[in-house]
Amino acid sequence: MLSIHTRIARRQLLRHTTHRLLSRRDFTIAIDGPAASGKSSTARAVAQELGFGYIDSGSIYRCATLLALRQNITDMGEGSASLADLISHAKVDIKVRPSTSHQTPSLGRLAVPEVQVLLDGEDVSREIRTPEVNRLVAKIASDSGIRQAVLHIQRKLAADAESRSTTSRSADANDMPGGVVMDGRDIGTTIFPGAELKIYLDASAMARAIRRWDEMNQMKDVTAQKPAHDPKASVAPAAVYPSVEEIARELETRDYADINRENSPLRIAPDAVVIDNTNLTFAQQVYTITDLARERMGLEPKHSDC
Ligand SMILES: Nc1ncnc2c1ncn2[C@@H]1O[C@H](COP(=O)(O)OP(=O)(O)O)[C@@H](O)[C@H]1O
Ligand SMILES: Nc1ccn([C@@H]2O[C@H](COP(=O)(O)OP(=O)(O)O)[C@@H](O)[C@H]2O)c(=O)n1
Repeated sequence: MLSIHTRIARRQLLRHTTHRLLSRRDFTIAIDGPAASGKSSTARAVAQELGFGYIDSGSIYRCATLLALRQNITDMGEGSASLADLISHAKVDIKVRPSTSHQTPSLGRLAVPEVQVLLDGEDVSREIRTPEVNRLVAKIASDSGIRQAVLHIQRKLAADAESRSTTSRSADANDMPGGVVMDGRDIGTTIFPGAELKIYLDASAMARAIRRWDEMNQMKDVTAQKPAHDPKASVAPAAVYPSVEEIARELETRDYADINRENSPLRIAPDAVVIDNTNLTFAQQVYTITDLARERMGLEPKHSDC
């Protein structure tokens, strides 16, 4: 005969387990849009706010491009199969470091987690954002073999991130499902067509070019501030940093290639919510998305006043 305490404890355990199983529903947020429209910074902040995992799908295409540059594969006719083979055997890791401080002053009161991209264990976070990679990445990403290889990496990273977000959830967040936020070009249309929330983020071409220019200049300042004994401290020559006009041209060329390619072009999914953030603050765009997500999860919105 079980004591009353044991029975109560068992009932509580059963209720807790049932609740956890029910709350293990996965919630996927897809954020697509043109270059420098704010996808990755927004996705990272949204993921942090909701306690979800985050995947930057562009960084996987950038890793494939870095491999292509290192192996001198620039002809997607002949090199396609060997590059697809290289990327599918490589280990791509996207590590998110939660942030409590404001790393980007222009983003105001919201903290944006830092992301580290590892390619076979090597930190390539900076190397995948060089002008050389920017120039080649859309060509590499237009190849169907490469896209197929990247798709497997994306889905695996998403499954890992989702399960981490569910198991690391604190007790008071038990009413929230686990989830993942992924940003890119075809997340809502091809990778996760069943995503619970799809966002198409856009901004004017000039706003995007100026933001990217600011970002590059901030990076230049950070590099310049590094102590002299740091082997990575060497400041790149000024010529490496393009003007706003050059950045605008590069973004336009890349967007044109992404919109007009045959495989998984950049499109607005019919069920996506379009957000033009040209005149929005960063907090406004993040809270619009987290409130939409909360609503669809059956929870109270938190920031309807901002
Ligand atoms: N609403 C906004 N106002 C001002 N700057 C923004 C806003 N949203 C994003 N940014 C900044 O724009 C730059 C490009 O954003 P990012 O997230 O890298 O874009 P994407 O991932 O689409 O290329 C970043 O420096 C980011 O901090
Ligand atoms: N889901 C995705 C993500 C990126 N890409 C490709 O990868 C490139 C780099 O993506 P990114 O998201 O890092 O680019 P930014 O918007 O950050 O400049 C894009 O221009 C696309 O060519 C893609 O084809 N599909």
